[in-house]
Amino acid sequence: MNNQNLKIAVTGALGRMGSLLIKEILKKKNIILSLAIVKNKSSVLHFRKQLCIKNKNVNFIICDSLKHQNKKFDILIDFSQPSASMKYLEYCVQHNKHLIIGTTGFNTIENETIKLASKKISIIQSSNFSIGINLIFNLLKDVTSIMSNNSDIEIIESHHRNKVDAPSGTAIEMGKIISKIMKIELDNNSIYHRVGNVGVRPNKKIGFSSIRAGNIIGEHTVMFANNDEEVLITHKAINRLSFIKGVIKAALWLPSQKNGLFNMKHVLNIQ
Ligand SMILES: NC(=O)c1ccc[n+]([C@@H]2O[C@H](COP(=O)([O-])OP(=O)(O)OC[C@H]3O[C@@H](n4cnc5c(N)ncnc54)[C@H](O)[C@@H]3O)[C@@H](O)[C@H]2O)c1
Ligand SMILES: O=C(O)C1=N[C@H](C(=O)O)CCC1
Repeated sequence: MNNQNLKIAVTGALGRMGSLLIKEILKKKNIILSLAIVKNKSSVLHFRKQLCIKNKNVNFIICDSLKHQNKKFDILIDFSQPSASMKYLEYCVQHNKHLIIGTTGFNTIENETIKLASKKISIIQSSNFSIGINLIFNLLKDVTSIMSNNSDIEIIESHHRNKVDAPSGTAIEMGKIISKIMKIELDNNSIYHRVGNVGVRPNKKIGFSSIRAGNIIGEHTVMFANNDEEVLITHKAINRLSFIKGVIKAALWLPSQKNGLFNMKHVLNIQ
């Protein structure tokens, strides 16, 4: 497919990510916004007021259902919520559309369903589209392979008060990367809660802490602490454009791929 005039559908169009993504797509010459998908019809009017009045030249459809919209887009970009994402995944499989999933908070079955769907269509799923976090994902492999032997590992994430899933998708992905290098099962070796007399910290467990406060865009720290030293690896998203730039890169990359499940490591060509 020629990705010069990519036609995009965006779900969660009124959300923090969806609305910013739409604004950025509208500035691009080689990407066309075809559909803005909102949760229900009642918000369509609100959407028109919010976006179209300021931007009179826009020429896209605002809808709350993909019925009859099949021909109008090449890639669906999803920043909504897991149950909605599963519905859009099914649509993309049925209509052979590329899919980019930014939504987080999927359970094991939903993640398996996404994996299965990627046998039929090409999907990019990423818990965090920022370039910096994806570099850190790689760095974590090296640090873990050297330090996990004698260090306690803690993952600390902070986000805005409206974020509904915890730990963040990024924190979970960091845990998966670390546990894979440590050759341990993440599910049986993570600590999510500490309250009361919890006893001495066990070895070889990965701790998670989630802070929800104010308007924090997204901060992640991985701490490796032993008796002699502490290594802290931190990423702070200063604004949501850090994610959106990665999403747009991913959208331009995806159409040339065959079916499969990809992430930002593939898009950025980092091993
Ligand atoms: N991967 C990343 O880089 C990244 C970055 C930021 C946020 N996120 C994730 O993206 C998701 C959305 O984040 P947000 O901050 O934009 O949330 P938000 O609550 O501001 O936006 C979500 C929007 O989805 C809409 N929605 C719900 N069901 C829908 C449906 N069936 N059809 C269409 N729209 C529907 C909601 O009405 C809402 O407007 C979250 O899961 C978040 O964790 C991922
Ligand atoms: O704002 C959010 O919600 C974010 N969610 C992602 C996650 O769960 O890791 C990435 C950062 C922003």
